[in-house]
Amino acid sequence: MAPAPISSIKVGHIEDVQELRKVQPRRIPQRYVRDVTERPTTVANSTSSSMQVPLIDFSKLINITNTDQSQRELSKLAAACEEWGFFQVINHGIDAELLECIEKVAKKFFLLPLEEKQKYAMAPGTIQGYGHAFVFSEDQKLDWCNMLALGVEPFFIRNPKLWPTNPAQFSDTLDMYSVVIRKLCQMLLRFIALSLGLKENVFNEMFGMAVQAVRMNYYPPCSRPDLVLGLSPHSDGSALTVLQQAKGSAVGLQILKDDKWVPVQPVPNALVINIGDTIEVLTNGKYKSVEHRAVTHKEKDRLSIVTFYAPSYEIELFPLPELVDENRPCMYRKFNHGEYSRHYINNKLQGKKTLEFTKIQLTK
Ligand SMILES: O=C(O)CCC(=O)C(=O)O
Ligand SMILES: [Fe+2]
Repeated sequence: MAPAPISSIKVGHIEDVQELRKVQPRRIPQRYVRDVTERPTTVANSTSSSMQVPLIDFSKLINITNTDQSQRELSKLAAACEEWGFFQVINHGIDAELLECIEKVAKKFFLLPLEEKQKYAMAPGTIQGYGHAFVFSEDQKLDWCNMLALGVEPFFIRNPKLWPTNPAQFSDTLDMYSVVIRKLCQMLLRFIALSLGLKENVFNEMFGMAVQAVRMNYYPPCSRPDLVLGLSPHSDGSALTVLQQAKGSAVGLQILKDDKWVPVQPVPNALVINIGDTIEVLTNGKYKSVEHRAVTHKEKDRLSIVTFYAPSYEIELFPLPELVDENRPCMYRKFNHGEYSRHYINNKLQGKKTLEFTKIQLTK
């Protein structure tokens, strides 16, 4: 999603986690070892497996011939967005074969020799290509993850040189996948509007030149999952995020709920949806972008394919007037979305810190 690269950033030498795993499977370089407070299994970071992210049945939402049922599902959607900021969507109508294809090409890409993948290397300070995004200094802790991130839409954010030609079907598959995920996002936004009691087209204008980017995250196994993080805690800068957990992957995504990390158990063919920072702002904090992270596994690898769907860069964002009143004063100042995107990519992932950019400090 990077509109402009930043120069003069020194990130030092970054060891590739897949290569490390091959050559010295037990070694964890210091740059990957988290400070004690950040480690995934300490008491302060404890997990709760008893809670489950809500499931939303998309086929019920869109079935307007059964109004009772669709209204019930809409209420479930409202509760999921308000209480969780996350849900898994089932019966979304996307061809299971296409979901499988994108997983296949992504996995094939990550399993290529390093030299091959480095043809698409991410330049320091940018977030497209193969490598480590959000790294700004030599002493910053690194995520146990390899990423391939690509801008998809609008066309001017694409960097064709970074779209892999190996495997050969990669680009076509990603294009097909992106089209259907975009449609899903557009429909979800309509239902999100309805779930707030707003007109279904309330978001339309903001997403005229919607920004769509894809990040594929590959987490190799790690001999010390207790010391590292697959992906640092963060909220997404998008409006909506669609996350596909590849079949056969380890459980790895965790979301912060009531101060506990809740693992998101993969459901076959479901897609994980989360509210991004933009929807938090537009809904004046009613629907929250929730902090999440990824952890690693001792023996199993993990692949996730993540689509970020965001408003047009030129749009000015601020809470919808319908969601501001005396009881719920305006919590976010007006800002330009392109400016926010730049702010997001120029900072390391750090919980919900990036959203402070727009937060109004309310005094009582
Ligand atoms: O791999 C995951 O499950 C988390 C990915 C994620 O949060 C992201 O790419 O923003
Ligand atoms: Fe995320």
